[in-house]
Amino acid sequence: MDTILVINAGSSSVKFQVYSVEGDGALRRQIKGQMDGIGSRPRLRASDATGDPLADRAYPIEAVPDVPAAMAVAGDWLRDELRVIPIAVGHRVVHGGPDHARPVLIDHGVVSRLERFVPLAPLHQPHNLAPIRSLLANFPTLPQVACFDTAFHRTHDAVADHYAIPHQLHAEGVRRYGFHGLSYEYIARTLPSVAPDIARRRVIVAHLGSGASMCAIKDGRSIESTMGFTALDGLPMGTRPGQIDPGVVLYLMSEKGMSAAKVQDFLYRDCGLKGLSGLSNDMRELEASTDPHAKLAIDYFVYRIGLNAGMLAAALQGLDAFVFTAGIGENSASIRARIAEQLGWLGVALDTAENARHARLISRPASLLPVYVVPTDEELMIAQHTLSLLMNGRSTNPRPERVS
Ligand SMILES: Nc1ncnc2c1ncn2[C@@H]1O[C@H](COP(=O)(O)OP(=O)(O)O)[C@@H](O)[C@H]1O
Ligand SMILES: CC(=O)OP(=O)(O)O
Ligand SMILES: [Mg+2]
Repeated sequence: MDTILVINAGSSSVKFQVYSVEGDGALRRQIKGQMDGIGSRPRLRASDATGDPLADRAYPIEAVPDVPAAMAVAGDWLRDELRVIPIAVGHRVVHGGPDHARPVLIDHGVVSRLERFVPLAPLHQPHNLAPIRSLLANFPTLPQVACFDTAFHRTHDAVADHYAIPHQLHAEGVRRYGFHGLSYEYIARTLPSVAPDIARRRVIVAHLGSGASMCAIKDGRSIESTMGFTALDGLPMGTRPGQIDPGVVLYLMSEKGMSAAKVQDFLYRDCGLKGLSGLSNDMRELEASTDPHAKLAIDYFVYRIGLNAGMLAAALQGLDAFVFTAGIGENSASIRARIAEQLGWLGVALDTAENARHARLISRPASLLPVYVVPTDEELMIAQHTLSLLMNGRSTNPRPERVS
């Protein structure tokens, strides 16, 4: 059986899927799994094509202290126990920089160009590139495809792509890239079948996971994102602060004597829900806690989503639907209810029963703004792009390169 392996290394998890390529060129999912709780309570879970469990294993924290260790454990399991030998591997690569508006077949030149973006995505890019490098060294003829979080946002107008800084820096690549693009691309492609009434209209998609962002989508295309040059900006996240006055960074350096490396570590690992609560980066733990700092962290998360929704609605010049996705967005009915309340001024009326059962449409028929829950599937998006590049030497749904 010809199979495609997909690897998606996020900031707190490694997700993988194996697809078979059928005779008619269709993709069929055979294995879906993830290693999460990395560095806290590592757990490998996987299921087969019918959803039956293939593995559910907890590991001691020392056995899986970080993302590379998680990738090694999952890779060994796939190869040694399930005998997965793919014909191609598709990778999520978080930062594609200014020149990648679509997925690419990987060679040594591509890898060295993508290395340049490691400082712009230190939680992700090194983990995205490590398995690519190792497969390139060990299996040089195995086709590998890089699919970028930034690519879906390359449709932004110049005004959304710039910071108010001298042009030279924009030319060098200091731009508002936006991230989680594979997730948004999947949602944009899925809406015509799950919510045809809104698919071509003005939609905010809230990708609320360990990393969190929101995207303004109009007629299936991204026009604005809460994230920018790096995945630090916008909403508060598990360990990242989201929008912060750059003056705070200057203060940390000039008054607290922190080096650039220390500040980087601080902003990527010690802030967000974790920093504000002093307890955890995991929304489940905060929701279960009675600590007032946990409550403040959740209040802040909900409040900032409300503020940013106002900003994106302005970018869209109106709003026709709101969509929740990713770990928190798909699984936490209580956070969705809090956000829906925050969006009350837009006419949102939540259907509490439908919300509690994680239905697709969770607003009442009388709601002025329909609210949906659409589970994302970045891995399927990657598998489709990988197959498309294998068959045609080009990606699906090609978009023109932006000319800035
Ligand atoms: N039932 C739940 N309630 C609240 N939060 C949840 C729930 N399930 C998952 N999450 C949150 O989702 C996050 C992971 O989301 P995910 O999209 O998988 O992130 P990533 O891909 O960045 O690792 C976890 O950190 C956790 O906080
Ligand atoms: C870009 C980003 O923040 O990704 P993740 O949510 O997977 O950490
Ligand atoms: Mg993710």
